[in-house]
Amino acid sequence: MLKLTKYLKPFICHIILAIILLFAQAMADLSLPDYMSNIINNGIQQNNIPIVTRQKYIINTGIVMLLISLASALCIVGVGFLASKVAAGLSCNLRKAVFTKVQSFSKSELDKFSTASLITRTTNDITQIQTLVALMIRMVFYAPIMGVGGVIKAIEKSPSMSWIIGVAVISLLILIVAVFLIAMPKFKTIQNLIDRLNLVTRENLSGMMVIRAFNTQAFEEERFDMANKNLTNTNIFVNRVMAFMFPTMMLIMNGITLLIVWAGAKEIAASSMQVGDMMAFMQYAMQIISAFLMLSFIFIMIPRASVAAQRIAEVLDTQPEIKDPKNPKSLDNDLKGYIEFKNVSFRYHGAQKNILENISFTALPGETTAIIGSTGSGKSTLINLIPRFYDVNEGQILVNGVDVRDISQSDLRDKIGYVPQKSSLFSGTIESNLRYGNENASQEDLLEAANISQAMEFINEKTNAFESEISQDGSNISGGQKQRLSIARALIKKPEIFIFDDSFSALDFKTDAALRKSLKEKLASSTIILVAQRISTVMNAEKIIVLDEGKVVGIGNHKQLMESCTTYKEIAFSQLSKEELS
Ligand SMILES: Nc1ncnc2c1ncn2[C@@H]1O[C@H](COP(=O)(O)OP(=O)(O)OP(=O)(O)O)[C@@H](O)[C@H]1O
Repeated sequence: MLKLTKYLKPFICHIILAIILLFAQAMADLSLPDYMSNIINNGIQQNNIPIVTRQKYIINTGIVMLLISLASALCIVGVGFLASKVAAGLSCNLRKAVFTKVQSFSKSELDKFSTASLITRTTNDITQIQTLVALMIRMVFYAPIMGVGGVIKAIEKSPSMSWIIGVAVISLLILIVAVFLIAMPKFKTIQNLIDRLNLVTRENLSGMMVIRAFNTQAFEEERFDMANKNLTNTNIFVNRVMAFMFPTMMLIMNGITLLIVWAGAKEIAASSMQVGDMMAFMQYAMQIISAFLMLSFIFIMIPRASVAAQRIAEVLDTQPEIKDPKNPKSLDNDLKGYIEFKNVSFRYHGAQKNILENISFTALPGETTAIIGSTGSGKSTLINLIPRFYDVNEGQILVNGVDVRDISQSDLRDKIGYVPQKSSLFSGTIESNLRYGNENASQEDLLEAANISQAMEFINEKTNAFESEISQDGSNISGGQKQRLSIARALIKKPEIFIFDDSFSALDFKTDAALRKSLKEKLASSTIILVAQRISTVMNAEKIIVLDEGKVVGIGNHKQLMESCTTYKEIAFSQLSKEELS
């Protein structure tokens, strides 16, 4: 938790002001029992003084007490405002820091923390810290002042009864330590169970159609029930411990009051104490116990918030695997769009064997380099290495003759128009999604990109054309339409290199052919790398790379591979007839 204290720095003035107000409040509260004692001792019990003088004394002291209470109340309000501001500001800054950090994560780190867990950390965990900080500012300074001040004042009033304070403090300490030991381990479990519940909920919502199609609602309900019940049971356990704690504290409080009355009555009878002093002693004892109650409340909150803080610090401390070099090289040279793989091998984090083995090839500007191979042969992995979504384990990838690890990530990615295998659109309009590629694109650019990607026809069919709404993740348009918009978005960027990861798979054959034809015409000088499963999509590429279990088993054009590469021939004959292939 201490690691996160640096995020409190901007609020240091607010915290100092809150401490001053808290100090004033504690002093005011500590002075009240004295006044009350004076009212009883000097106002009520002094029968030898005239009644009018005593009434005046009681009223005057009462007014002073009222003013002190008012000042204390104002301090409470001020501290409340300050505490809310600091806690809300801190959580805002933490959310920003976590979000920014997650933005810098490579795919490996995103794979390590699940999406559900990252969401819980950004929301629920930060809220835990916000609650604790607000509570701490209100109580953490006030309670010790009250506790220590109360003890001093109580001993001042009656040193002979101070053992009662000792009994109260020891009983409360035993209770707090016991609760702490029982409840602490459960807090970590609770955060993990919230993660689990989030994960199940997310999967259920995003996979709703699959669940319905497979009639697995009952199974999913059971899975959700299980996650829900586990969380509920752990919460119930923790709440039961708390439910036991507060009545026990009340019991201790009432027991202490009885002890004070019992011991005080004896002292009053022996004339060694005045009634007012006993009443003041009782109030100080209650103030000490309240201070302990406040501290125990914080101690209950701390374990839970410290688990949350650890989880946030874990995200903030994670160093992204993919980093920018200290002295990035420039990509702007004569070799525009030149890509070279030099003996590249790659394996995923924690995997035993390489997914890609000793890959070497070049992709040239003005040419289409297609990658084909069976499912799981490593095609997507291979192209994900170019924009540095992952780094190679061995070998080198050169873009414009420079190793991609020597270039800043933003410079590198500026040169690349990437169309992922699973199209992903953002909520907004068609235009806002296309402008994601280049916010300053002209209307002509938008039209040209939509034309090349064969998206113009369906955009025109929409009532609001480019202004038509796109729902979250493009759920209100078809898979093929999503792919075409993703392609248009990459085209608007006008980069030197285009990477299409199986981006034509949801298109019908006619659209696929038309799209490739216009890409060829309009992107004559760009480097195009495309992954495809269909032989018809790759047939006309200048270079085709055939992958099999992460190894290159053939490189050449369609004609050459039909003569020399068995794997390519098998793929080709499984999809097209001899006539179509010739
Ligand atoms: N994030 C990951 N972590 C670990 N292994 C992975 C990861 N992504 C892919 N793999 C594994 O790497 C191998 C290659 O996957 P890749 O997605 O590159 O294949 P592909 O040829 O593109 O397949 P497809 O044509 O089905 O998309 C597969 O065995 C896959 O299980």
